[in-house]
Amino acid sequence: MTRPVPDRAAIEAALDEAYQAGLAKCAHGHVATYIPELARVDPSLFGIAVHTVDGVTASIGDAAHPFTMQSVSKIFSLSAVIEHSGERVFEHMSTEPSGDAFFSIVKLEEEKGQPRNPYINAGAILTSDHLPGVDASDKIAHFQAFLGRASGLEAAAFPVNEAVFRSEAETGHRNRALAEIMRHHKVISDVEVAVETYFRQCAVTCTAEHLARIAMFLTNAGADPITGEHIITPANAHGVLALMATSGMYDEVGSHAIEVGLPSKSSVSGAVLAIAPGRMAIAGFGPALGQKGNSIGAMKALGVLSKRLELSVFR
Ligand SMILES: NC(=O)CC[C@H](N)C(=O)O
Repeated sequence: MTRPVPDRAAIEAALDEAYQAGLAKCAHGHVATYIPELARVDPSLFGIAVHTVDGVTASIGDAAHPFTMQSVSKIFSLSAVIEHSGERVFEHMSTEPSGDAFFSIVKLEEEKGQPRNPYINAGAILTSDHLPGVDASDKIAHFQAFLGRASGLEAAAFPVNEAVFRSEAETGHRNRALAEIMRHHKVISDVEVAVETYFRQCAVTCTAEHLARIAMFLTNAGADPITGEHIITPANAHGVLALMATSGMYDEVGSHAIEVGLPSKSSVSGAVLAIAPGRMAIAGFGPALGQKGNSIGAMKALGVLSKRLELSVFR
């Protein structure tokens, strides 16, 4: 049975309730500090943006506040890579949940440099390395062009925050270690290119409103429902979403599935993007994180929205 797309009045009422519930949670979280520049972000920021397949947009709170994409970028780099070169990136990567923290090195070592999935750091570094281009600046230009095409905005709307890039480049020793293990197993060829691309991709700036707009192609089998433009194939969109459902929230993926029931992707900068196929994209942003590194405000708000608007894919 196809379910109707909620109208503006229903969305706005639900957003109001979700915002209040999410905001109350933010006080219990902490901003990420392991990337020094992220430690400077205001933990009380909180906003939500919704974009429906009918073109209805609604937002509340700090939905136009810029933040760096961090791990939410991983779904778009994967989309760009598989659209450009098909399944090649999966020759040395599986599609299973890791059950470990996003930065963990343990399974990568045990599994001979083959990342578990493209949404943990190891898999995302490998995916960034597969972006077309000879160096990091070519690869990032391709990534930004993809965001521009998906969102209908200029690629220039998604600049790299150089301070955040440098901060992570100077302190991201564990990510370098992941890349070195993959280099040892000949899964990537150039550690510097791979990690610079990955750090720059994570430092690309957007807002919750932009994020919901960019992700519209994932609500509609790979085509932008607003313009009709082909962004990625239906099979590729299916894969990106399936991996979000199984690995998008790290080791909180199970409780998030129960609470929210939507394929989602989080980031340490506080974004959580959720896709209700055929209906809408929802982007929450709240840099106060819970123990597993996911935004506690955004997760709570998504739970309220999902219940109020009956969005869960498991219903
Ligand atoms: N979960 C995240 O958002 C992690 C991204 C961050 N750039 C890192 O590699 O650690």
